[in-house]
Amino acid sequence: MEILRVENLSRTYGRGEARVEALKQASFSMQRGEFGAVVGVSGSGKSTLLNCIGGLDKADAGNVFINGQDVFAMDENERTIFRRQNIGFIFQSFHLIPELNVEQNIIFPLLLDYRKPDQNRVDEILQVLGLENRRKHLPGQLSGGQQQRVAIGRALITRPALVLADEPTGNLDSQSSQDVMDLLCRAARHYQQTVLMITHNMDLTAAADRVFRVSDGRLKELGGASE
Ligand SMILES: Nc1ncnc2c1ncn2[C@@H]1O[C@H](COP(=O)(O)OP(=O)(O)OP(=O)(O)O)[C@@H](O)[C@H]1O
Repeated sequence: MEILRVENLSRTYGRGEARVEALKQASFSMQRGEFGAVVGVSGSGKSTLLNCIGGLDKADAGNVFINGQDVFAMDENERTIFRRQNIGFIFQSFHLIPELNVEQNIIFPLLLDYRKPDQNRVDEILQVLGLENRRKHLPGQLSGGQQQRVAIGRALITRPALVLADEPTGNLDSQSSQDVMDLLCRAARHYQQTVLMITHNMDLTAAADRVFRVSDGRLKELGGASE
C-alpha cells in the first residue's frame, strides 16, 4: 500500500544572484512499512525535501500525497491537523518542551487533539525507549540520547503512517545512534510505519530498505532502476 507519493517537487529560494534551486523536480513513492534513507552532502537539499514533504516548508511546484491525500490541496488549518495525525517528525535538535516531563512530552501531540492517551501504549513506548525509570524527569535532566528517544516517542505515540527524521542521530554517540536506529527500524518492521530519514552517515543506511541520494537538488534512488 502506497503511503507517500512525491511528484515533481521543487523549491527555489531567493532571487537574482542569491537564487538557489534547492530541490529540482523530486519524484518517488514509498510503501507502508518501508524504511528509506536520504543521503547527500551538506547543502544538497535533503532538509528542503523533508520539510516540503512534511509541510514545514512550502514547495513552489509539485504534489505530495500522504495516505492518498493531496497535502497541498488542504488549507492551512486542515494541513496542520492532518500533519499532526499522519506524520511524526524527529529533528536533530530534539525540540522538547522543557517544562514537561518525559511522559508529558510524549503524549503532547495527543493532547493537542483532545485525545486521551492510552496508558498501555504510553507504557509500551516508555519500555521500548528504555525510559520507564525516567518518566517523571524533565528534558534538562536527561542525556542527549535519552532526549532524542523522548522525541522519537512523541513522534510515534499517534502511530503516524509516515515518520520523517532529519539527522536524528546527528548529536548522538555511536551507541545512542544505534539505539535510535533500532527504534526507527522497529517502527517500520514492527508497526509498519513508513520512515524517511536523512543521515550523513553512510553506515546507518545499511538498515534501510531504500537509499536516496540528493545532489545539487536532484533526487535519485541508489540501486534503483536509474543506476
Ligand atoms: N531559507 C532559506 N533561504 C535561502 N536558501 C536556503 C534556505 N534554506 C535552504 N537554503 C539553501 O538551499 C540549499 C539546500 O539546503 P538544505 O538545508 O535542504 O540542505 P541539506 O542537504 O539538508 O544540508 P545539511 O546536510 O547541511 O543540513 C542550500 O544551498 C541552502 O543554502
